[in-house]
Amino acid sequence: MKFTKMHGAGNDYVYVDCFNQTIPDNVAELARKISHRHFGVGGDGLICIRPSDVADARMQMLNADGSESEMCGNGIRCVAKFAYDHNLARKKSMRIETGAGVLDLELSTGDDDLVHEVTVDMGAPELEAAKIPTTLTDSGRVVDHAVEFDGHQFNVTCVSMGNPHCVIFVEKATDELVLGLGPKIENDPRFPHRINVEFIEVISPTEVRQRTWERGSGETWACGTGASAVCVAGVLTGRTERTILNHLLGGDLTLQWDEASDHVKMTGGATEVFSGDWDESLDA
Ligand SMILES: N[C@@H](CCC[C@H](N)C(=O)O)C(=O)O
Repeated sequence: MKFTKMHGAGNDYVYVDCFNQTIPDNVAELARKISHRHFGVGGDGLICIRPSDVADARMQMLNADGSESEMCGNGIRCVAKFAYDHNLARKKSMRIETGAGVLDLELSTGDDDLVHEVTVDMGAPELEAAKIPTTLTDSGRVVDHAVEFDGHQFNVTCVSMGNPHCVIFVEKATDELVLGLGPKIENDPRFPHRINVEFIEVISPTEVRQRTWERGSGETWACGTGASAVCVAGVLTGRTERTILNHLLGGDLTLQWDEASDHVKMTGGATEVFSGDWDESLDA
């Protein structure tokens, strides 16, 4: 099976072209094995680029633990780059089907005619607690909601960008918070589908710094759906403006929550790192 390793802002996945090859049926097991950083290719998960009946391609996204997510913001930019550069869809305006619907993307190419930056229309955020889902409240939104996790008191804002996010604004996004509390919040029963957790330092009304604990993958160097949720949470809590620059561990993303359309737009890089062949029979 041919694969390509790509990253968006350091959020790295193993991508497989399912237009031109068949891959093993058990994609959850494949995701677990291929994502392993010591025994596999290594990555935050596996992304299958599949043909679609309704769009230019379909993204199937699996976390490193084999669980499937509805959406991946950094992944979808890389899928668009792969589709353009590898002639699956040679278009600078592209539509990609995800578990959260069909999204529109705009691709920017360099002098080399390779894609370097992609803007994704991430759609409208879902703020209704039951639809995120979270039981932190019986009805309505969870915005700057006081809650205790493991004996620590926080104010949290929950947003779905197709997948669930819990945004927590903090003075300093320390290892203790991200690595210590991240997994506890991910698996807290008040998030029935588990949750992605974003720890955010506000630098100014237009600039933030993000660290992420991802559902199913642990700490990642970036999370595009998370960055979009942060943009929304910043506006809802009065901390930031509608357009922000978000510094993640592996790079920067620009986010804009448009008032008229209610849609969030995200712009960032997409990078191909290397390609190879994965031979299941070599697996010990
Ligand atoms: N890194 C991604 C999100 C990947 C899925 C997430 N871990 C989940 O389970 O929802 C992004 O860039 O959005």
